[in-house]
Amino acid sequence: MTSSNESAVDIAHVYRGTFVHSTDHTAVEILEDRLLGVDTEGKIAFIGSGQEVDSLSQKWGFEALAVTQLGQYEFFMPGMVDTHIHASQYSYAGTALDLPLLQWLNTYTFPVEACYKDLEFARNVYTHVVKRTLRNGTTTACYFATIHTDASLLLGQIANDFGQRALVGKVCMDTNNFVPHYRETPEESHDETNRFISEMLKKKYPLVRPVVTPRFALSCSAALLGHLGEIAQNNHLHIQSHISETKEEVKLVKELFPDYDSYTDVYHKHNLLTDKTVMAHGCHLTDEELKLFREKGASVAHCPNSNISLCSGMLDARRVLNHKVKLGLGTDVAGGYSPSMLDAVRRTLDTSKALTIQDPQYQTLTFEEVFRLATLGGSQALSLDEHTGNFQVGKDFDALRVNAAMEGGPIDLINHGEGPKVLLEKFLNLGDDRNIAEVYVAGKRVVPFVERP
Ligand SMILES: Nc1nc2[nH]cnc2c(=O)[nH]1
Ligand SMILES: [Zn+2]
Repeated sequence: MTSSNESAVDIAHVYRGTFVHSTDHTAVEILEDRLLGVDTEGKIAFIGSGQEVDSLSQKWGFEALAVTQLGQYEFFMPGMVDTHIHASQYSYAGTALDLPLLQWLNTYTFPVEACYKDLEFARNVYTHVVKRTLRNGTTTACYFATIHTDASLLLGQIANDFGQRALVGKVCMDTNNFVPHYRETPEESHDETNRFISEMLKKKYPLVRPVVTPRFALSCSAALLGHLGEIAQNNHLHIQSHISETKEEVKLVKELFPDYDSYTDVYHKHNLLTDKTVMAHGCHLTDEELKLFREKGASVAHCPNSNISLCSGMLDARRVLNHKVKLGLGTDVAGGYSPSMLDAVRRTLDTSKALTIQDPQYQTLTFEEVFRLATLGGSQALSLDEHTGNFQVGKDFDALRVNAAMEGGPIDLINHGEGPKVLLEKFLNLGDDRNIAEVYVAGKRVVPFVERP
């Protein structure tokens, strides 16, 4: 759809209808009857009024007749950002939620993760998790893989092939007394991390990047943490790990690292707390630790399904926001049983309401705030908000085409005259993948899947 136009860019697609997104100032901004143009690079080129279709088509050089018009109960929202998900644990999602974290890791997680030596096993699970999350509206995922470099590279390739934006981490762990066949030597962990990063960067995937991934302080020697901090610093890379998920874990970290001020300080002193760091859980962080997060620009991935399923704790998300610490949502499959970010939205609201039940003065999160956490907040938590998170001109078009009234879908009734805000609320609380008609990442339609030979 290109022709001579005044602007330097060529427009590939134009959509007309309702757009719902978040900004720094407004948790839910509703843009009705807008025209949004996407250029051939997949970036949002313009957003204008639907009434101005003729002048905009002249200015940008597109055919007014080629505009895609959304239906009455449809809207576009930004793609959701899963800031913490273990792709490798998807094989047992929905089971094994009867033990507390550290026993759960030893009994279920480590034995399963050890299987990713087998690349065909890895290919099968990783293909399913990428497809399932995309279909459920996760346009950006921050993945943990396993300690296996080749299988982790395969996850990157699969995310790229299906067009998902992703950070992919080869897990690093040189301490594992309970399942000793699932650990690396410090040298292996260091060398394989370097190999993983260099091979991943060599691929030049447009949307998939490596992330330095110490599993958590209990799985890593101080020497390994130091090496990983150095690798991240030298290559300006993202970092992900877990922190203060359970009280037992916090206590053990204190015993294992007695010379540090706090759990956060352990990561900080090893150069692992940066503005490209995302730490999962953080249920039991102190105010001092949150201050350090804020100072360093590090973020928290709130994983409420997992926190409840493993009885780890309840993150006080309001306190994190009050500390102005960047906050996103994570499914934390398979500690969290659902791979859907819609579930993460609902469990975030449930947790906030449970805190209100305990203390009626507690300021419950609104669904609008949680919508922001699932989209713009997540992009900020991953320091990817220059590229994604909302509908701002210049950002990539990462979007879900939602049809709240999809035939055969889970939403039966929409009352006459209810506006887009109600459609959004119904979708967040009642909707599922049947309501997500299309998914776009960087302007490319990635759902429905195109059958490949
Ligand atoms: N929920 C969760 N917490 C962890 N802490 C260290 N590893 C893990 C993991 O795989 N899942
Ligand atoms: Zn996790």
